[in-house]
Amino acid sequence: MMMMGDTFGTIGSSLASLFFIWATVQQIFPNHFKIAIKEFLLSSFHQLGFAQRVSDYFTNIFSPYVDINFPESDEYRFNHAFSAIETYLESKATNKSKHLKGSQVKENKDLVLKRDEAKIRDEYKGANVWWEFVTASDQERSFKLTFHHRARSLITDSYVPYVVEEGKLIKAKKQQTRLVTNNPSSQWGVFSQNMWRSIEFEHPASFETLAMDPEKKEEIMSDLTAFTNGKDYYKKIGKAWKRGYLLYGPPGTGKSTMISAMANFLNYNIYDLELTAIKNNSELRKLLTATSSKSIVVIEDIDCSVDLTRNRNKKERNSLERNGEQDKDESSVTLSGLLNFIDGIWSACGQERIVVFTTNHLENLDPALIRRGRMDMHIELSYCTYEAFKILAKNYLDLNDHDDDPLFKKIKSLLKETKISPADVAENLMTRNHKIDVDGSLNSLIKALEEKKSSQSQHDEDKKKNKFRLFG
Ligand SMILES: Nc1ncnc2c1ncn2[C@@H]1O[C@H](COP(=O)(O)OP(=O)(O)OP(=O)(O)O)[C@@H](O)[C@H]1O
Ligand SMILES: [Mg+2]
Repeated sequence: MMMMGDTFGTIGSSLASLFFIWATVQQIFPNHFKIAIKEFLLSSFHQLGFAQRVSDYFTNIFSPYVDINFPESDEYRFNHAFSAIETYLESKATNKSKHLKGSQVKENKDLVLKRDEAKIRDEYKGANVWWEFVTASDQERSFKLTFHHRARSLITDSYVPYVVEEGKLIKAKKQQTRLVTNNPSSQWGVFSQNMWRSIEFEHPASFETLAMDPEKKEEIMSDLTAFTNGKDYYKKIGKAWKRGYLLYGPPGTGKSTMISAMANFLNYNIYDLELTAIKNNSELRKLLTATSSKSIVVIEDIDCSVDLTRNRNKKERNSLERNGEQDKDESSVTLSGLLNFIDGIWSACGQERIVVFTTNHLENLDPALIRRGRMDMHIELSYCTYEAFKILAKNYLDLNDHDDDPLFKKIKSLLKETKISPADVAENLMTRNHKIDVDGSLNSLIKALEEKKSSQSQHDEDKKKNKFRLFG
C-alpha cells in the first residue's frame, strides 16, 4: 500500500511540473493564453462582455504579465512614440525574421526588405518583452508591449525611453536630407506656412572626395562630430547647442561643396537662406525660428548682400557696439538684425543647429560678424595645393601614390608657383566620354597650369610697372 506521504509527494511533484509547464508556456506565449481562454469561453458562452470578464479574471490570476499600449494617435494628435517604435521594430534583425516584406517606394531607390510579423520578441538587460501590432475595429492602430511584472520598472523607466530614442535616431539617420529654400514673403500663408520650400538633397559630395589639406579636413570632421555628440556638453556649459563656420576663399575652391559634404556627413538638412528675398529683420526672424533642429543654415556670399554692406558704416558699427540696439530701419535686413538673431533668439529656440557663412572676400566683412563666438571656426578654402591635387587625381583618374610619376612631379612644381582653383583642376582632369585617359588629362592640366603661370607673371609685371609709374 502506498504511504500517505508518497501520495502527497506525487501530487506535489505533479503540481510542481504543471506549474512549471504553465509558467514556461506563458513565458513563450504570453498572449496566446489569454486569446485561447477567450476563444474557449466565447465558443461556450457566445457573450463577449462576459467572456472578456471571465478571461481577464483568469489571466489576472495566472498571468504575471503587464501590457502597455502605444496608439498611433492620442486625442486626435499624432503619437510620435508610435512611429519611433515602428522604426525601431522594423530595424530589428531582418535577417533573423521568417516573414519579410519587400518594397520599393521610389523607382530610383533600392528595394527595401522589412520584417513583416505582427509579433516581435525583444530582449533588454535579460528581460523578455513582446511587441504586437494591433489594429482595432475602429481601424485605430497601436503597438502593444507585454512584459513580466517583475521587469516593470526596468521596462517603463529604461526600455521604453530607449526604444523611442533609438527609433528616432534610426529615423534621423535614414531620413533623406533636404535642401530647403525660403519663399518670398508674398507667398507665405496667413499662419506663416509656405515660408520654406524643399526638395530632396542628393548631392554626392563627401569629405573623402573634397580636395583640401588632409589634416585640416580631419580637424573639421572631428569638430563636426564633437558638435553632434555634444548635447550634454553644451548643456553642462550652459551654451546653446549651435556652431558657426565661416568658409572663405576664392571662387571654385570648394566652399559650397564643403557645405554639401557637411550635410551628408551629419545627415542634416540644409536651409539655404536667400537674403535678397527677405524684406526686413522681422521676416528674417520668422524664417529662422521656423527652421528645424539638425540643420545647417547657410548664407552664401554674405558680403554680396546689398543691405548688409549698407550697414558697414561707422554709425551702424557704433550702434552694434552698443550691444545690438534695435534697428531703426525696419524695411530691410540689416547686419545687426542678423547678429541679434544669432546671439539672441537663436540661442533660445531650437537645438543642434549649424550656421555657415561663405565669402570670397574675408577682408570685406564687418569684424562684428566674424568675431569668435559668432563664427566658431574660420575655414580657408585655398587655391589647389599638391595635396589637394592628389585627392582630385584619385577621384577623377583613380590614381593612387603616383608621387614618382614625372607628370605628377611637374604638376607639383607648377602648383607651387601658380594659383589655380580646385574647380579648374577638376575641369582638366574630367574624363572625356567617361573614358579615363590619364596622360591626356594630366597633360591638359599641365598646359592649363603653364598658361595660368605665364598670365599671372604678366599680370604681376604690369602691376609692378603701374606702381613704378605712381611713385616715379
Ligand atoms: N576643394 C574641392 N574639392 C573637390 N572638388 C572641388 C573643390 N573645389 C571645387 N571643386 C569642384 O568645383 C566645383 C565648384 O566648386 P564650389 O561650387 O564648391 O566652389 P565655391 O568655393 O563655392 O565657389 P564660389 O565662391 O564661386 O561659390 C564643384 O562642383 C567641384 O566639382
Ligand atoms: Mg559657392
